[in-house]
Amino acid sequence: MNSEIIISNLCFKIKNKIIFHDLNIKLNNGIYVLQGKSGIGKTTLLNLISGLYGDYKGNIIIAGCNKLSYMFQDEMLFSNLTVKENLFIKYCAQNTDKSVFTTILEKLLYKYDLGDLTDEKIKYLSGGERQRLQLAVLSIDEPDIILLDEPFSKLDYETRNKTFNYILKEWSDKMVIIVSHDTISTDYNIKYLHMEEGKLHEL
Ligand SMILES: Nc1ncnc2c1ncn2[C@@H]1O[C@H](COP(=O)(O)OP(=O)(O)OP(=O)(O)O)[C@@H](O)[C@H]1O
Repeated sequence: MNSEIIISNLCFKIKNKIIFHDLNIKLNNGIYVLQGKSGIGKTTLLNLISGLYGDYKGNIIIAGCNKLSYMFQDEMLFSNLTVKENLFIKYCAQNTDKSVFTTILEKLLYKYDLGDLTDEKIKYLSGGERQRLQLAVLSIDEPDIILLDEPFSKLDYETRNKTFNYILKEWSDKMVIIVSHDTISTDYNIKYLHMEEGKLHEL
């Protein structure tokens, strides 16, 4: 499915602070890395796209998308439960047929290199392992649009590139918007979006 996000004449304020003034952009399937200085409005844009804020002016049109998934900067895992249990909870929220969970679980554990940690509680995982698990949790949704806010923040250079490759392997034919300050080394075609002074430019 080809997804599109069309933002036109977007104006948005938080407590009288202008975050966006007449922002216009059209995004299609592909991997976008959204950059810009701290506090400029990157997370706010993801919040607007995902529908968390309704009080904006202008238009945000999302087309060709059945499911949009959003990985927040703050972790959304159950720390006293295991890797398997976290995946199971997410699976049950979407599916009534539990019989295929084991097959899906095995695939996800393999894909995200979490096989040795199946029965480990989240609180004992490293930052990078938790970020990989969050990506695995998101992929249960089979989303068409994926918003990732700083998914590499706890990772060293090598693990960051490895994690980025998980994202590409899983979602290269979808629309992925990644907020990241990092330079990402890859042979894949990624598009950079730069945010400044309430506007967004594709580089
Ligand atoms: N609920 C809120 N109340 C008051 N100010 C807010 C609120 N949410 C965001 N802001 C402000 O809006 C601006 C944009 O915040 P946002 O989190 O979108 O920036 P960002 O570009 O993602 O920053 P960073 O790279 O540091 O995560 C900031 O100045 C922030 O302080």
